[in-house]
Amino acid sequence: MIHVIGGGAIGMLYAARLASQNASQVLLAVRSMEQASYISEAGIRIEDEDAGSVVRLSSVPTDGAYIEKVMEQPPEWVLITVKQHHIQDQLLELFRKTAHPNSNWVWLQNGMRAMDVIQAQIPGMHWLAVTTEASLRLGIGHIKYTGRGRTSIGRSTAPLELSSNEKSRAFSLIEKLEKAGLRAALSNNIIEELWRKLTVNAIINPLTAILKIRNGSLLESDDLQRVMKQLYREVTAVAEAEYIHLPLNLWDYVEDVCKQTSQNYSSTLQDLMNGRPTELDWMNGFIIEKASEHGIEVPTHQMLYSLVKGLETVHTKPKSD
Ligand SMILES: NC(=O)C1=CN([C@@H]2O[C@H](COP(=O)(O)OP(=O)(O)OC[C@H]3O[C@@H](n4cnc5c(N)ncnc54)[C@H](OP(=O)(O)O)[C@@H]3O)[C@@H](O)[C@H]2O)C=CC1
Ligand SMILES: CC(C)(CO)C(=O)C(=O)O
Repeated sequence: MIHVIGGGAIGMLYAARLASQNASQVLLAVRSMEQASYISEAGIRIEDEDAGSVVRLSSVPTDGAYIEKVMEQPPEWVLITVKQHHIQDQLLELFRKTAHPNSNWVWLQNGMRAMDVIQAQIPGMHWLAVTTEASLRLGIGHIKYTGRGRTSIGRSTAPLELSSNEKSRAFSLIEKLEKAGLRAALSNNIIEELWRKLTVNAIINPLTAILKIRNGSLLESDDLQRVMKQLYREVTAVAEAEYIHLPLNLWDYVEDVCKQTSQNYSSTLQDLMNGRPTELDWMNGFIIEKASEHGIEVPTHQMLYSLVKGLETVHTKPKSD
């Protein structure tokens, strides 16, 4: 049994894809009763490049109803697809209550946080994932699959060699994802992959959010490229201090992502435009925290972080008039 926690863009994509292979083995746990009832009755509609389809599956809210489902049949896999700021006491308490020693927890967020405390509190095996899949939520049971990507899964203890038990567990999920049409692979160094994605996000996301431009526009100006390169130098210095070996051509990858997602509005810009909190605390905020531990100056990250957090406050502030 696979449980997907969070009925957003990514959660609905994984749940619907997996359910298209074996609906009886997938449960989507969402925040509201309204969304759970809608999906259980009408399914999830996915708009693809050229067609649309509806996938039927079960959904419950993450409350007593979810706990009952876990009691009936504990899941082998729990894919956590909520945003970073959703991972807080209430949800962690639910995970503690429903945890089973044989469960596998897959954390699928963009950005970084120290996972040790969370993992120590929740029995089972914990996995980290990095995904380049792209999905947009159009309604409570409706998504657009905006870009085919790949999901890397690895143990947070990597780069230590995985045991044969760990490998066979990982391959059982990878096989299910691949059968469902989602490309997936086992990573022997997921922390390094997370730092690569972090580097991309910590450059593209704050700049596009402040300037209110699409990702591709970052490459149209030499001035913006200079700021991007400064952000790059700062983040790679922090990675080095953390003994993270980033590829030498990572700058090319940052440019590639700008090109490949040239028409996208970054998730941070979308969050601001919709008056939602951003994930910047776990992107540039994480880099600033690590830099400070090593006594490294990251003034450009600090400036952009403050500007985005300022915009976040202004955009999410309740209006009095
Ligand atoms: N979308 C994308 O293309 C990509 C996203 N990611 C990362 O994946 C993660 C998820 O992103 P995305 O799907 O876009 O985000 P969304 O905001 O679309 O989805 C998050 C979902 O989590 C739900 N949620 C929050 N708290 C709870 C709770 N206690 N119980 C149940 N559900 C809850 C929210 O419910 P509600 O709607 O009720 O608030 C929301 O539906 C993020 O870290 C993002 O950075 C990574 C790569 C690509
Ligand atoms: C890769 C990128 C920058 C695509 O928009 C992204 O991950 C995001 O917007 O959060």
